[in-house]
Amino acid sequence: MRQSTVAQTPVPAAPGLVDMTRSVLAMSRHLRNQRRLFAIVLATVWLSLLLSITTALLSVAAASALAASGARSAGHLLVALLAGVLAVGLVAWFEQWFAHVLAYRVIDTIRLRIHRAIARLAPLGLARRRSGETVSAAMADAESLEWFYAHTAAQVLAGVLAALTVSGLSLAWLGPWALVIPAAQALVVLVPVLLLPRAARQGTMLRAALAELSAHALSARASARETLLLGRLPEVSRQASAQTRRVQSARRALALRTGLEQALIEAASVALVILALILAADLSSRGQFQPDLVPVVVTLAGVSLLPATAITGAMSRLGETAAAAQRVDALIRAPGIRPVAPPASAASYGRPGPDDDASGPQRDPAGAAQKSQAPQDHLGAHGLGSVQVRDLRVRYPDVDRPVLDGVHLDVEAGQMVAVVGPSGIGKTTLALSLARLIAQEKGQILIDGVDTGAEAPERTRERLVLVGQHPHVFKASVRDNLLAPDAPEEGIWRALEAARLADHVRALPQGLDTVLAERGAAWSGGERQRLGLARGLLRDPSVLVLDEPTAGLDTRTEAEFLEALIHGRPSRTTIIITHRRAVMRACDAVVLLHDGGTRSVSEALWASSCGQAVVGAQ
Ligand SMILES: Nc1ncnc2c1ncn2[C@@H]1O[C@H](COP(=O)(O)OP(=O)(O)OP(=O)(O)O)[C@@H](O)[C@H]1O
Repeated sequence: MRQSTVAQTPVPAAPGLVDMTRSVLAMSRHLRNQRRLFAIVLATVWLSLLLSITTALLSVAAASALAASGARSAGHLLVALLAGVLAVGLVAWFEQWFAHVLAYRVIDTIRLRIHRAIARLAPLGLARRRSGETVSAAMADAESLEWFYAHTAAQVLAGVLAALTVSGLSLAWLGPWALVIPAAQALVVLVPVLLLPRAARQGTMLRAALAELSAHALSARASARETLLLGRLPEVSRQASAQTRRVQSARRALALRTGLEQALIEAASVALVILALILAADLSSRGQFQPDLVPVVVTLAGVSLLPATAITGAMSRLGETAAAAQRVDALIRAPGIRPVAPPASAASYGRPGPDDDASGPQRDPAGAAQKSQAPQDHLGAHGLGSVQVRDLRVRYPDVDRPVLDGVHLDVEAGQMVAVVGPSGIGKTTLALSLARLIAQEKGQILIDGVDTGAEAPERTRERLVLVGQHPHVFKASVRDNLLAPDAPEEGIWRALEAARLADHVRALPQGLDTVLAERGAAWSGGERQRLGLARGLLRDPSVLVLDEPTAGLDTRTEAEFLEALIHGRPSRTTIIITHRRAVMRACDAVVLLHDGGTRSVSEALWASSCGQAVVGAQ
């Protein structure tokens, strides 16, 4: 049989009762700020259960009184019954109101944390998770948790409290005979407890199947072109139906179990009512019980199971909730890269040490010296822009060997430096570290002498902007796609000119207000790349890091772009990751990132391009 090309995520082992409780409690830690609202929901649910039971009993008592002695003597009971009905309605309304407020807050908190986790994991490629799984966690799992914490957990606790209250009051009123009530309640709750391992298995299967379905849908959308080109459409459709069948079969198993639970609970309820009727009738025939109380006792037997039914309803979803809680908690707590310990004094890193020059540029090109002495009004909005990297080590999680180790780099303010090196050596990783998208395990990165590790990443990103290899295009206007809502019109056009995109935008039907297709489907790779460049230029940072910015440009456009980059703002520091000779030639220095210690670049291929030798290596 042929193997599928799409890897299936293995279904995790179903959690036991202890694991389930641990997952649910772990998740509730993220929701601590909602404790007060949870207490209000708990109180309203408890009150609602007790009021329902009391009203049911009142209605039986009122009916008995009406039958026995007419409306006059039953008047006060009828008034109490009316008040009870109104109170039940009012409390139910409050309960729904507060539960929904809690639900919105719970889902908000969980989604916010998931989005933060995704943002943290994005530079690690979501730490090997499939995009669809994270989408599923953010949507389906978050909703399952919202349902549990806002509409179920309070019901369980209130059910337990109400069951204890009813049992206590019945014991006080009816004596030891009333022990049958807690016994029946325990029996009803026992059904889902016994079926809990099965519920856990089914919940885990269903959550995994739903995540797989969502991952498959996203992956099919992303690979649609390759699928068509390589004739894989039937295979992808087969996979989609297999995933759908898996979800349906998980749902069917779950529905069968909950159906069984319901049937057993119904049977237990009917059995309790019959038992109460037989007992009460027997006792009253022997003169040990008032005959007119028989209907009240029978009704009490029936309604006393209301709290237990609320508990079982929640427990039957515990397996699914625990599975969702486990997945979301694992995502929220997924490890990023271990950050370096904050320095004792950030300023002390600002002074270059005696050896600093050894790893820095071998010569200071005249152009660069000129640029670094540019007048103040040419400086970036956030400073001069010198960059120093000291003994940098970066390691991806679950990878033994660091990608970068012992990397040194000195870029003077206003320099334009090319970073070159073999594919996979860590150039993009270096760029991600500079932009604080991943934290280093060791070493420092200084901008204008300030250790970036000692400041908020947002502060670093005000001074240093990274333009990645594949800029994302939103389904929004060109203007909105520049992601700078406050930028003035002339600034936007300047950035578009510099990125060599202005003519293309002018030719669009609505110019800047033309709405682009999702992911820039109607734009070429080079146009999308230039849009990314325009975004970076528009921010006017003192340091601009470009990851292969000209990879999608033709030779002429590349030359124009480099010209604009050099003369557009001469004081800006620019670090360009590149494999292109034309870019290297335009730079003041070339830094070779390689794996074998220091080696003069002048001996390597790049020497012929620009005759400069700067080495930053492991
Ligand atoms: N999230 C990640 N988890 C584990 N390893 C990763 C991750 N991202 C990148 N790597 C590995 O780190 C190494 C450096 O990757 P990087 O993208 O920095 O290389 P590069 O020099 O920019 O390559 P290229 O020139 O091909 O773009 C590669 O071996 C890559 O497989």
